Amino acid sequence: MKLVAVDYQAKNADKLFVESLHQTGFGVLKNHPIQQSLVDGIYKNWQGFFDSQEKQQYLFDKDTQDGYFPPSVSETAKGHKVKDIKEYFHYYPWGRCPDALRQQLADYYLAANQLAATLLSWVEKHSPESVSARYSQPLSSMIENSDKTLLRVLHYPPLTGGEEPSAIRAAAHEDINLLTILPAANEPGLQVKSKEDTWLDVPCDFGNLIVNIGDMLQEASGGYFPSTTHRVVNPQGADQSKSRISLPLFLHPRPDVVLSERHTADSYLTERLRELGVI
Ligand SMILES: O=C(O)CCC(=O)C(=O)O
Ligand SMILES: [Fe+2]
Repeated sequence: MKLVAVDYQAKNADKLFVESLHQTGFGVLKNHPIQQSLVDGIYKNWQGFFDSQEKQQYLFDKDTQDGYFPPSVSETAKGHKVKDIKEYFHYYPWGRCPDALRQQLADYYLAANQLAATLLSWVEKHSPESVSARYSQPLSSMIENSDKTLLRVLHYPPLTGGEEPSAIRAAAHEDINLLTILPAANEPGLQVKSKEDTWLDVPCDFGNLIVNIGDMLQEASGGYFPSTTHRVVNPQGADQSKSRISLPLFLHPRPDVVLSERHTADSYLTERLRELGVI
């Protein structure tokens, strides 16, 4: 499996991109509309947030899931025993956020959400009829007025050598949501599992924006769009002393949306968060 970038501006971008999502659960977009200066600014300002003790004032709320998740509660990926080496902040427009950082995140949230909505409309347009027939409503209406779409500012601290021997920055997992939009992080480390069961390094330059299918779209499409397994590996050598920051946007439907005979978005999310140990 090769990761081929699709040109967002190309005439047939929608078709090529959805083909990639179907084949691999994964898509790479070049010439995408996300602004590098905005993302770089967020990385810089949030490094400051994670380096300060101010973060302790924003400890996450178990019921609403907004705020700061310290390394001590950070997720244990499904099927794993050891916690990931990471801390993160969950931003929702209705949620808590330091005043000085809010506008920038709000701007990015809006831009990434618009892109996600466009990409979801591409998925809808190019879903075969037998797959569309499974959708309880058009994909685009599943996200209408959703307040569950989540922007995660994710910080992987420098390694100290005191980590649990088998712990990695993010153990192999699949995302829970419909689609994930992931601009390049400030350091490499992201890998995606290929169909052949090997790990591929994901390009880490701003020109390539990563999109992957989450379990909710896999569930709603009866597996036509597979959610991809991915992970973040630990840096080696001198890079161990570097932090890594990334900024996934997880596109979520409204909680009432029926995904399949088994699940609404709400029942599915609750089951998954319990497995992750964060509720
Ligand atoms: O940090 C990354 O590059 C990926 C993060 C991720 O996969 C996640 O938070 O679900
Ligand atoms: Fe992920």
